[in-house]
Amino acid sequence: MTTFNIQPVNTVLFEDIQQKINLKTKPLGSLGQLERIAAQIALIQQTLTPELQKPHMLVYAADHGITNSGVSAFPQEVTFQMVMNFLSGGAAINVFCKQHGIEMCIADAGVNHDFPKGTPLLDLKVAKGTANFLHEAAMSEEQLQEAIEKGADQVTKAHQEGCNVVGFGEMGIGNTSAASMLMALLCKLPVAGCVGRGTGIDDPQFANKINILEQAKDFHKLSGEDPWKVLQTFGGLEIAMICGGMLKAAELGMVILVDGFISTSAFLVGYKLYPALKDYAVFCHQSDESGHRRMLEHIGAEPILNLGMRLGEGSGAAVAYPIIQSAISFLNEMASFESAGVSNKE
Ligand SMILES: Cc1cc2ncn([C@H]3O[C@H](COP(=O)(O)O)[C@@H](O)[C@H]3O)c2cc1C
Ligand SMILES: O=C(O)c1cccnc1
Repeated sequence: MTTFNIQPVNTVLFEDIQQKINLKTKPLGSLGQLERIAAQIALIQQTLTPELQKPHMLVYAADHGITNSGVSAFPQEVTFQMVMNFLSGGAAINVFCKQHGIEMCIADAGVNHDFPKGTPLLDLKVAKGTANFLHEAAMSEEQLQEAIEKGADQVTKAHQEGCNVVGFGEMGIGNTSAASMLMALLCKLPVAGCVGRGTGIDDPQFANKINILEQAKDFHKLSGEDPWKVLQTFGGLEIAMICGGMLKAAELGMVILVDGFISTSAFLVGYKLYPALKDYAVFCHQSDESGHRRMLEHIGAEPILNLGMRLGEGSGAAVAYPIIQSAISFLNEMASFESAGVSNKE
């Protein structure tokens, strides 16, 4: 499997950054989490004057064989239908990216649909969806490798265009099931504690989803010690591309915007392999998908927002973006006690 060169961020500058923050015209610590975010990004960029350049939101769509087992409230074709919606600008992520000046790219990672020639969609298709992991591994090792590399390459391209901050979104009916399995195996938690209602399944469907996912866990008998194997077994192709993209972004010293339950499950795989990945990640929100809070706790992540959102697509990351911009702006633009002639605390 591809290897990544991910260095923990060098913290030598930390005291200088903290000093700069503390000398701003405000009581110590009064900008709360903005101070933590500013310091993190300054460290990632190794500068006292960090900048966010050409933000990108890379959205990957793929289908999941597990949808045949009745785990979602929506049919599989909604994946491709939503891709068409992304392309015509009508989805939540389009609206938020437009609002905040984030360049959105939509890629077919593995949708079970033949898009007509000329569809303005980045074609990264690895397969027409994954296999049903209730009976077999979601993907082959080769498919996983291809997805990781394609995700990594897309981030390299964005970086070459001058992007230094990248968010990841996904669309894939059934992908909360894949993410729940990654969580159960990699966090070593009982499946039931990792399963939520996704697109909004009712009580009997929820009981079925837990039952199906428990059966899948029993069938594969994985220990969870090999994160690549866990990802290969439970998928999906969009999650694998996000994972490859996040790892490459960290290698390139970029800021990673982590979205909700699915996006964090991709992060989790990368994090288990390369713990330094966390240094580069800003956790944008806590999704309402039950399980996300515990997943974030397992990582030791502090999410910026908690708005009861549970959509995916990268929407939580896009909505949090202006807050991250505020963190950078105060660090660069606020006066210090000295420059403004304001008396500091005795
Ligand atoms: C119209 C629509 C738009 C979406 N945008 C994101 N998702 C989200 O819901 C899906 C996961 O939930 P589950 O595992 O229950 O299928 C993913 O596609 C995710 O991106 C959507 C779902 C729907 C129906
Ligand atoms: O938090 C998410 O990413 C999420 C939650 C529910 C459905 N789709 C995505």
